[in-house]
Amino acid sequence: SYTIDNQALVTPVLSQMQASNIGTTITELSSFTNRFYTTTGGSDASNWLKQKWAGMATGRADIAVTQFTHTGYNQKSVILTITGTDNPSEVIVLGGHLDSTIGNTGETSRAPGADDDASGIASMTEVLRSMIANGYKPRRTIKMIGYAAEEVGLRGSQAIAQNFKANNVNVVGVMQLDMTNYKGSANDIYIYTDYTDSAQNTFVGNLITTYQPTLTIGYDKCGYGCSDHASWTAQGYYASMPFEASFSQDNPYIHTVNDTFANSGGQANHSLKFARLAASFAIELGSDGA
Ligand SMILES: N[C@H](Cc1ccc(I)cc1)C(=O)NO
Ligand SMILES: [Zn+2]
Ligand SMILES: [Zn+2]
Repeated sequence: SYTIDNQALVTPVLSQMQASNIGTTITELSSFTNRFYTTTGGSDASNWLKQKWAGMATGRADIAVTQFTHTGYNQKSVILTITGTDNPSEVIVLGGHLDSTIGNTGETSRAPGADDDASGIASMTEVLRSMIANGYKPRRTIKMIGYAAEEVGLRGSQAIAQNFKANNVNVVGVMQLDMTNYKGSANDIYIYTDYTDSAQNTFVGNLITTYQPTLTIGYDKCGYGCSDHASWTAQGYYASMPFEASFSQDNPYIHTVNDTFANSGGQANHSLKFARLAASFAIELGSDGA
């Protein structure tokens, strides 16, 4: 259920989260020449993330990091799993995509993808760091997924969502973080209402008003399956996508060489809002028993 009753667990995790850490991860990820799904950089970025998350999880026997091998291209998705203590069959998913593009992207093409979507991966990474620092252990299972091949038709998330459905994985909620650091509009967080679940979207809004009451909320639509949340919705799972701006005011630099950390302000204050929202989502849902 969508009751908000875990303040004692959520508040310390949120207060420890810092924009500077998110900025560091954005800088690291956007320093790969590109992260396109078929290039060496795309595979290197996947392996780098796996190693980073695995290193952060050292000493936590309940956390495992794996790569999901896709058919037809080399870039692997990265899946971190925090196995629940007493209700592990129920699963919460936080997602963002690993790949970057400038359209026709070759081995030496420069595609930093700082906002699209290093910002989402970095936001999730800060959630993980603070959860571990606070010794948080969920009752349900929490998965963090860096999807491959989003830019070429949501291919990585489609394969994973289909696999989870085929294996009857009981995913109770999904949040997509794709583009979190470019504040293009008046409001702080825009909840997208198409290709998402309306009841879960209401819960997301309530999480913002409860845990980040100074933030303002907007609503908008993409008009198409604009990111990996659509892959989960297609399989009948409940998905939400909080986004950086209104549809017409999103980051104009994406899919170009100019999608850099500097062109998102050189700081990750906007991303921190989304990281905190993702943490509150994962902990509120993750702390529910069977
Ligand atoms: N199509 C999306 C970018 C995108 C997503 C949402 C909105 I609103 C505007 C633009 C993409 O490139 N994701 O990687
Ligand atoms: Zn994206
Ligand atoms: Zn994109």
